[in-house]
Amino acid sequence: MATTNTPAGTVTSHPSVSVSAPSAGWQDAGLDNPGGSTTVMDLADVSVHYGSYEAVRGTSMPIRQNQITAMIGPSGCGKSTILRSLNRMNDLIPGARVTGTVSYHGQDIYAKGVDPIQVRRRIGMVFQKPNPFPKSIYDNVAYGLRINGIKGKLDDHVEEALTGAALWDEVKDKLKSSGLALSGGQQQRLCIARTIAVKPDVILMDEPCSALDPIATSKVEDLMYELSKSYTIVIVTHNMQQAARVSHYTAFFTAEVDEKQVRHGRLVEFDQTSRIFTNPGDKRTEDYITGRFG
Ligand SMILES: Nc1ncnc2c1ncn2[C@@H]1O[C@H](COP(=O)(O)OP(=O)(O)OP(=O)(O)O)[C@@H](O)[C@H]1O
Repeated sequence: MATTNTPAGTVTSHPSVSVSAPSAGWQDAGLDNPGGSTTVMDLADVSVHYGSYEAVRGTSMPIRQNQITAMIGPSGCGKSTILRSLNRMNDLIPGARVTGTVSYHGQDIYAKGVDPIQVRRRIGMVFQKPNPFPKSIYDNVAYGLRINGIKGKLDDHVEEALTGAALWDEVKDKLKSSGLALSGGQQQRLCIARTIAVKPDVILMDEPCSALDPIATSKVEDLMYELSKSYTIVIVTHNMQQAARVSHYTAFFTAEVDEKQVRHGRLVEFDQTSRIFTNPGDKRTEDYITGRFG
């Protein structure tokens, strides 16, 4: 059994998954996060259709407060689809339909009368490709504050968000420069600053590091750990090592083929990450994390 020493202790990893030491030692530290056992969001029997095609069926899992939950699994198993169902981003896709219940602090976010804009303000999203607006660094962060009518000193809010995204020191002298002039990793942290500026509760991240080099990836992973002290994070990642490094809980999805040879995404297993990577309960999870499948 491979082990990795971290500042917080020793992380035991699955023999086939080499887990490099996270700079903050999250596996151990994170599970002690206050509020870790509180459920912020809950999926109950959630299925998502695109037109008549059922892309993911029957997903039930909790999202725990101040924890990082990773969604992993082979391409096309519905990770991004489920992620988007958590803040009604699927509403923006013609033909997409969500059934089952997605609740946030006990309230069904798809219930009649719930405003999807308000849902997305509480449950923010960071995308795969950094997508700053063609505006200044300052205005990228101030944008959400202005449209949400957030009062108070804008300068202070912008500084707070950039500091929270570990970007302030790098940009404080060039706030009027274009956000597009930053490096890819800085742009992604700018997008994270834009997301946290409006003080969401939950942050959804869809492959946030896939367009970044290893150093920028490491900075964003460190940032995720810091952010998890104040926010609840759900991340879709193709990178199992990343899931093992950064997350407290992992959901493993796969694609099942039905009798008509149609593929449907299914949640196979949800558990603490340390368990998924050392002692998974389902053979399909073990096959995937050991590289025998997927
Ligand atoms: N907008 C859409 N319209 C129709 N089908 C879609 C749409 N988005 C996704 N799908 C289908 O739904 C299924 C799940 O896709 P999804 O992108 O959620 O999977 P994923 O696990 O995130 O994949 P990847 O890891 O490759 O990003 C796939 O069969 C995909 O082709």
